[in-house]
Amino acid sequence: MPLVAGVDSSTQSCKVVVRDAETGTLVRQGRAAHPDGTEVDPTAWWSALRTAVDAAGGLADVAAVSVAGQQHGMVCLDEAGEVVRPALLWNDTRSAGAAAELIEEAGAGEAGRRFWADAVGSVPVASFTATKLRWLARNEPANAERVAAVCLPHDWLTWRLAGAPGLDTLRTDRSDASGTGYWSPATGEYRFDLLEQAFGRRLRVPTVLGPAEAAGHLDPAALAGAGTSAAGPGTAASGAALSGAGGALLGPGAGDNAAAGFGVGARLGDVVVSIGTSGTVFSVADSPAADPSGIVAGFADATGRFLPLVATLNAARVLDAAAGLLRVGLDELAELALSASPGADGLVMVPYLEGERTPNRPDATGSVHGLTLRTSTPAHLARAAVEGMLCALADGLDALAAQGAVVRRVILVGGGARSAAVRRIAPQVFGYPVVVPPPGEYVADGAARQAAWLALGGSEPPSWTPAGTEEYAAVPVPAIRERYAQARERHLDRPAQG
Ligand SMILES: Nc1ncnc2c1ncn2[C@@H]1O[C@H](COP(=O)(O)OP(=O)(O)O)[C@@H](O)[C@H]1O
Ligand SMILES: O=C(CO)[C@@H](O)[C@H](O)COP(=O)(O)O
Repeated sequence: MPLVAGVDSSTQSCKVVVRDAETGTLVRQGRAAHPDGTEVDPTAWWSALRTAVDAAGGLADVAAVSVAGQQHGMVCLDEAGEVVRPALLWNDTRSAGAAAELIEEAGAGEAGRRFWADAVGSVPVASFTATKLRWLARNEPANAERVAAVCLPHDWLTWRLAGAPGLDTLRTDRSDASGTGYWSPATGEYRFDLLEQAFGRRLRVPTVLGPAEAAGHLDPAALAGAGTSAAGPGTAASGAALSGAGGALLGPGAGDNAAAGFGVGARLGDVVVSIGTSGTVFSVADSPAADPSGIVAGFADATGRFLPLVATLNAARVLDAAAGLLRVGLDELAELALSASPGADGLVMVPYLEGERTPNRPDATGSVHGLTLRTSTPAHLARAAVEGMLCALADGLDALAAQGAVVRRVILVGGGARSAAVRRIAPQVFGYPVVVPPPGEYVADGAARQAAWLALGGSEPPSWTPAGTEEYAAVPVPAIRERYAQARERHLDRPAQG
């Protein structure tokens, strides 16, 4: 049985799974932490990937590897293939002004937003790579001057696995290209004019591969630490991808949300809600989305189709923060939340702890409304944190449905789905039955399934079905969302130096 590997280089950690290509059976796995912060030196992701690969028993026996990763992050490389500055991540809001400028340049108000939605499927917010390039050009001209190529976290890791054989061999896939702001899911082509508008000049960008197209071969020396450190990225010394003489096939990879959708096998009528560092709500669609309100991003998926998606900046870490405030662990937080009644007797948490992207409020802070003597308890606060985070995602569910998504059930994934409170309260807030696959790494699994498709060949990917899903149903409680809708309009912005 051939083995394949999938990598999830996400915001908080790197996870590697090794699975049987034909059956999908998990053979071994590993993980390693990423540093905190909204700008990160990509070499930290490379170290974490190597540690996670080691923990997963290495890749010497796998036939193919694919890397999925956090979307949007700006990795800038110089002519020699060296990283120019730490990557600005999807949750870094410093380019919010640049996003507003880019929209304004395309037309006032609705016209500007409509232009971007039509051109690249999404209206830029600070998360999108194009806005980060504009920020770099305006704020760090010396760094900007050195940039020869721009790519995304998963593109860069795939390239390093290939031995970093030169900027012309950078590869990406449709799903991650669709989060840049300069590639159109509808036409499948780069919009170099928009890249140039954002940055002021043209840059080299990765070639966009189809769902089961190989990005080259794994350079065994890259993981052994010989080739890349001795020769350095961008040199010709370690060129397995070019020669085809290396180890396992490298898949095109994917953005982490597209990989999760592929990993759980989402079908028409399924909406996936992922509660990781980001909260995302998305479905698989046959045609591209173009929402001029900017709420739904019109991404591409990992199978050749499309992935309309709503993303929030505040998800699992809202629970981490609430647990920290209450000085309890995450399991105790869930118990506390479930011990309070639905609606927390009117206590509402608006969870804009990192500012927010949807709605677009990069400078907002979180708030708690409805404090009374009765609601001033740990249980009420725990419940309000879970409900507030879920209400923000439920708004995303509405937006997706308004764009034509069919919603029959919600598939809940991500670290936050491990919370018993999230699983049980979600159907009350969403108003749909919620299916929770067994705890697992669905982004890494999606990448592994892509690698299996590559290794086995054929026009369709192998069908791996997660066994043992649990279904949660509950009577919807609309009052939770009604009160949240009042509260979310009332928040303070960050103090000037916040
Ligand atoms: N039992 C749990 N209850 C609530 N949150 C959890 C639980 N287990 C993990 N998490 C949270 O999940 C998050 C990590 O989820 P993950 O999907 O791996 O994130 P990312 O992909 O963004 O790195 C962390 O913030 C962690 O606290
Ligand atoms: O910005 C988005 C989607 O547009 C985020 O979903 C990132 O892709 C980060 O994902 P996680 O690390 O939270 O899984």
